[in-house]
Amino acid sequence: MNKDIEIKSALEMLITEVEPLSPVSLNLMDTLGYVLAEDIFSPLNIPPFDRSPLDGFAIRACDTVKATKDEPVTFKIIDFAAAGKPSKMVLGPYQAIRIMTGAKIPNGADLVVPFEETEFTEEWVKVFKTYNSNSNISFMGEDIKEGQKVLTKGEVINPPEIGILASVGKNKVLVYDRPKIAILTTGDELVDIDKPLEEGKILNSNSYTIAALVKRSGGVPYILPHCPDNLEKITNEITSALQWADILITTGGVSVGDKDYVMESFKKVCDKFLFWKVKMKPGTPLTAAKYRNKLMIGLSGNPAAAFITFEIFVKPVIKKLRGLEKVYPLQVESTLLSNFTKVRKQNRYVRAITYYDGGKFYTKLPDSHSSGVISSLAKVNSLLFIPAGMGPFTKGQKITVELLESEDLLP
Ligand SMILES: Nc1nc2c(c(=O)[nH]1)N[C@H]1C(S)=C(S)[C@@H](COP(=O)(O)OP(=O)(O)OC[C@H]3O[C@@H](n4cnc5c(N)ncnc54)[C@H](O)[C@@H]3O)O[C@H]1N2
Ligand code: MOO
Ligand SMILES: [Mg+2]
Repeated sequence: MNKDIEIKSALEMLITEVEPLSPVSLNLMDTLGYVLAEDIFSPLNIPPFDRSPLDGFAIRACDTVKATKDEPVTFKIIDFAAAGKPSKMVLGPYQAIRIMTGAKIPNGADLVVPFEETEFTEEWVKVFKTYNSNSNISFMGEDIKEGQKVLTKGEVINPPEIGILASVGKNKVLVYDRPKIAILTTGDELVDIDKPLEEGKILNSNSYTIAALVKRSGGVPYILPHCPDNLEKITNEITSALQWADILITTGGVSVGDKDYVMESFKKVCDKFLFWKVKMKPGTPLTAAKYRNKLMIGLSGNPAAAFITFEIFVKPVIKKLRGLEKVYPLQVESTLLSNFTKVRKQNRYVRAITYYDGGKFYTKLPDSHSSGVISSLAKVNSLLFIPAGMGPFTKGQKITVELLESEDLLP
């Protein structure tokens, strides 16, 4: 059995076991946050015709050659062109068409003079200087050319991409499906948050933390009914969840306790057992196995260990399933604002609060890093990796932190 493995090996093992999910075709407005499974080419020019970027008068540049401040040239207004209502007239010498922003440039015109640079009545308009041909015209295809690639497979669809897709007339978009993540908490001591507590029991927080982490990672969380520490029940729940879920995540029951049944259950259900125990704190007893093309990942029951190991090991897997190519967090250099004196024999991931001020990142560490302590997870938005034996760290020191919510900033 793969036991006590390096962090990197565990991560590589998990990542190589999954592939992006099958593409699905969705209505444009349902695609927010999904990843494109197709390159998008524009079937049209944008703008589709030469148009005016201003409100003013369409004229011919050659007629303005003699115009000066003192001796303006006068044009006869022959028609009106508005956005969506093009003029059918062909512009002749010293004629003008009153034109609005977004309107098609009339035939014969090669210039738009904005209202502010003219004097006009309903019948005529005066122009006071010479203009170059093609001034103030947005040309057909100058934004997007017909056949041009506007978006690339693997890109996340955010509001700007929704707008681009709409501009090129994509009302159905091929995207990678979002992974369905089944979340199974285990433990006789756990009570759901709307039930009264009895002696020796605690409230189940992991279901909620993990579901929120899944959502933030772009997966769809399904919280399964909580399971007591019972091998058969856990095995049955896992077996049925793997019929429909893309990944199964458990918390608790993965260490060496008399009632820690999760690894045994994974072994019963899986086609391939991947590993148990990773060389890091917190979350050492992390375990993983595979059934068909689905991963089962068993996280420690300790709330902070479950949180941190989710971020390190599960989030990249979800991102790969979603079709993203960049699956690892953004790392930034930061200045430490706290002292961290403990030097440990194990690799550690330490919860951290990082902020950006005046062009630099700063990182504070909470007081407790115990894997059973949840209160010090408040405001945590980053992790500091401390390799085995490294430290102590002192205030003012430069460190590298992994940001947990920075997907859009990845280079
Ligand atoms: N003799 C040893 N004991 C332990 C070892 C070891 O190496 N030798 N490892 C310790 C480490 S490290 C960890 S991490 C924990 C892992 O424990 P499990 O994953 O088996 O989790 P449980 O025993 O079920 O629970 C641990 C802790 O977390 C609380 N918990 C569990 N589920 C939830 C939940 N859904 N919401 C909130 N809190 C939860 C649970 O009550 C326990 O207090 O094992 C050490 N032991
Ligand atoms: O590996 Mo455990 O999370 O320290 O308590
Ligand atoms: Mg245990």
